[in-house]
Amino acid sequence: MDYSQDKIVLKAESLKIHYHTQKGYVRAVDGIDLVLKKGETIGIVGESGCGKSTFGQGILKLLPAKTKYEGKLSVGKIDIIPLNEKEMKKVRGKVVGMIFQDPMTSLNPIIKVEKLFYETLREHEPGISFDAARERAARILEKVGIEPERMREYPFQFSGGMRQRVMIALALVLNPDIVIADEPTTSLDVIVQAQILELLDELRRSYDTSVILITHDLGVVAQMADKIAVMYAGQMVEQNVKNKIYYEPKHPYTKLLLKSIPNTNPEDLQLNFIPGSPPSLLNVPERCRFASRCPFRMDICEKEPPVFGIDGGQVKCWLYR
Ligand SMILES: Nc1ncnc2c1ncn2[C@@H]1O[C@H](COP(=O)(O)OP(=O)(O)OP(=O)(O)O)[C@@H](O)[C@H]1O
Repeated sequence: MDYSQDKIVLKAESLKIHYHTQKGYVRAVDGIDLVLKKGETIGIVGESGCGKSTFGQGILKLLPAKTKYEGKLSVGKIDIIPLNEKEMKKVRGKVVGMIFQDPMTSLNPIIKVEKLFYETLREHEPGISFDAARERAARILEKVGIEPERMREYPFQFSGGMRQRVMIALALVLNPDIVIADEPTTSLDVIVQAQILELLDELRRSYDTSVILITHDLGVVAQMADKIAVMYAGQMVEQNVKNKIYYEPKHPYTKLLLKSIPNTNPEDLQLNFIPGSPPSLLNVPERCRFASRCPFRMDICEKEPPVFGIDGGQVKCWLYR
């Protein structure tokens, strides 16, 4: 694909993704702007239910049929929103790969690993032979640290960390431009988690792939992301390079989110949490969505803040008008 235009691989402009329900539309993604460049990793963070997974799965249109998309979403030069299911199949895997949280449910446990690769490759290269697919699988499995002979086994015969390695290999076998990793290490223990993130980062560098890393765990993004986008109630409230977010957070929500990381210092074993809860996405207020929980709330917060550019990043907060 030609990325001559600033090497931008993904661009979301005023993107909205609303679920259709009997009670009305759930505004899970509600007007987000985001730019991802070639080879870059962006971490999408925020509390449970803020719309992170909807954004990730929405890029591949893996959401229920009646889901409403508005705004613009482009992957390279492909305009995603107007595409139908048949056209999306050409994007999935080949242009954008996906790594899910739990490989046990997303990898069919009763299909041998070699066949999983064959089926994935055949989707985009219909004429490929089983032997050629095995050859390709062997090469990528070696890269993720799995002996190629093991491709004769079934996913249930692998440990959790090994299954996640198989999933990474499957996501990369077609050499996509972007990989979306949605909570890729949540089900793993801390040591295996660190190994998997290191592997993902190494492969990202060698293939020059861009990564969208979705997680509620700020430790995970600290290890791997270049940029961080903080989501709250369906919107991006702050975006910047990693160090700016960690050391000079601007949005009150980002500040509180960083404070809520469990502290391992025995002298300060107090679990911080953010009082209150986000608004229902079925019925969102016109004002700033964080206002009811915000320690810096002002009168003007009754109006929805625009996004302000500051310190190389973007902040959706009236404090920076
Ligand atoms: N199929 C669906 N129909 C209606 N609402 C949905 C559907 N899937 C998710 N939602 C709602 O959309 C909102 C965003 O959910 P989403 O799973 O994207 O958030 P998240 O930040 O990824 O959370 P988590 O970290 O818990 O996975 C939530 O309010 C959720 O209840």
